Amino acid sequence: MIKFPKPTVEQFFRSYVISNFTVSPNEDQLLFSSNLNGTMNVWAMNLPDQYPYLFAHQDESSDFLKFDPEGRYVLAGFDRNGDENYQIYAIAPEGGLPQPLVTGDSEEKYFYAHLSEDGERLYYGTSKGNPRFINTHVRHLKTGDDELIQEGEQGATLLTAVSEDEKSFVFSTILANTYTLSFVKTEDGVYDLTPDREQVHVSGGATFVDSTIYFMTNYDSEFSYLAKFDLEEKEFKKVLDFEDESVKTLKYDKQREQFYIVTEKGVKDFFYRYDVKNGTLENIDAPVDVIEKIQVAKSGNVYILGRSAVIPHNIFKYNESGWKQLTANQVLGVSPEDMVDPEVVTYESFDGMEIEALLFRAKPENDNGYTVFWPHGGPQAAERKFYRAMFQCLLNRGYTIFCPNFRGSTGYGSSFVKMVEQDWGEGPRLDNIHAIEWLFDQGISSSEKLFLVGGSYGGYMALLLHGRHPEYFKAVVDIFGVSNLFTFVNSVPEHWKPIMKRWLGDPEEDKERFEKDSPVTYLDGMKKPMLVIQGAKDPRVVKEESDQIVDKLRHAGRDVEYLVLDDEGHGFSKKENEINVYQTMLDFLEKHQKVSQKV
Ligand SMILES: CC(=O)N[C@@H](C)C(=O)N[C@@H](C)C(=O)N[C@@H](C)C(=O)O
Repeated sequence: MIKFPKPTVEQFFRSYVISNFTVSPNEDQLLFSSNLNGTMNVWAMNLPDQYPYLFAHQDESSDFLKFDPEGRYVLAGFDRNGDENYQIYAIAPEGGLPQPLVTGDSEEKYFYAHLSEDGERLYYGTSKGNPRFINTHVRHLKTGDDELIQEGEQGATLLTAVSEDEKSFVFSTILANTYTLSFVKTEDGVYDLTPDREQVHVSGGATFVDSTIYFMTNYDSEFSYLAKFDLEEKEFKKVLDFEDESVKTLKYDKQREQFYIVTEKGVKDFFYRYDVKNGTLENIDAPVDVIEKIQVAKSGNVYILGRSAVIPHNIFKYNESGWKQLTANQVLGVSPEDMVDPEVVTYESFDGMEIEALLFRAKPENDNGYTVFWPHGGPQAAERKFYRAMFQCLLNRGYTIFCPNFRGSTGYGSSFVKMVEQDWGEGPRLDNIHAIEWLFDQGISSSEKLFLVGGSYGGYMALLLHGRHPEYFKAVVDIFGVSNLFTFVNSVPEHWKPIMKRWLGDPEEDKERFEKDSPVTYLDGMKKPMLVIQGAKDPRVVKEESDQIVDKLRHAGRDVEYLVLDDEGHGFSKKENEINVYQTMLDFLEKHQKVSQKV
């Protein structure tokens, strides 16, 4: 019979993302944002048929999609070339070219918050007039009138829920990733949803259920749970906790008085249904390990967007008959069995703390003997069981990959997340060093066989490890990594500035630590070959972070390749750019496999 070759890396280049979705009120149309035609656009499927067609053409990433409940328009947010200055557009119900609706100067941001039940009032947040703390407005879509309803203060303040009569509003003020206060503004006053605003905790995801606000918080707890605030009694109560799982998403089914709840624990999510009336909780087996978005339709059907390590983004529908996969997003000619599902391992760090990690072992028939060490970005995020085309490309070429969830990672409790705050370069770095030594002890890798690759905070960690511990690595790839804490702290988006002190520190008060933890301090150590990759429009880690390290290293005569993508931000959304990045990285690693260098 005809024999087909085993999958090649080029097949993984042709996998696509779905970044968000919305389902029409009568569930006859599914819209989703995807780079199916090479750039991010809005695609549609007329349900229950399965054929996707281009719905709206903008060639830009979208941060939200929302159907008008009356079917007269669709709302979408688009930025420009990854600058994350999202602005709000309207799209005709039959699709077409998005029309600017709530937009302004290219530097301004407009965040969708809420659409009234009759589709006539659009609530949104904007950097206009208050770039640091964000103002909230309501736009009357019939008349075009626009009202300011809340001026943010202390931290970026975002509208998170609106009561049905549109007289009460819940806002969340972000003081840090680990410190977010939610309050409700009613006709008779303003009330915090949690009892003590001085206690550092997070709260969010509010939903009005008559005169009760349900929300998630980790107030007085390591893990986020379901809580409620009674608007009449002005009383806070814990409703339901999930032990060592943290609630990350809440969606209410008003007709059946049930909550759909996603929790996270380490590298995986869990899915539940909670019946408010009788207090019963049911675990629902999900078809993916990580759930990124949920929508509950009036019919009770639940739609989720998610992915697993060997399943790219897909949208699924759930009801009493079980799960149905709606999208058929797959890797070109590659089944999940042909990919590598990671093992979850633990190792002990310098202070005895147990650290969880993902180990993707290259299949024996592909194994090239080399390992890629991957510190994740964030840093208050985690490497989880989600599909990454880059990982499966590396695995296909024979690299094993190791991803530690060092201190500061999410999914392991609030004390663990806080451990990276004002300590970007010591504890987490030592966790990474202990991970590497564990890899060597286990015989999985050695300093002759180890590459270091990281993006964003992971790029920062790659630079820092390179500068301070070059003896462990053959070569290093830094993808939009922070190179200098003094310049980074002042170059972040304006609405992050209130977070910076707790997150990273103060450049004057913490001058010594900033110096000690800035990769640029360790240029002398950075002697291994390096590839630096950067999006020119990156608003989070700006190009100057990569420019300065590249310039300094080149000046010192080091071997540094530099790839700049002019039309990308903090990530690579355009297929041709993504392929360029993966190919450059694979070529770089291959080139440096055989070469031996001395430190
Ligand atoms: C609430 C908020 O926006 N927090 C930011 C300070 C934040 O934590 N951002 C990270 C997700 C982020 O983008 N970090 C960069 C440095 C990275 O990707 O590592």
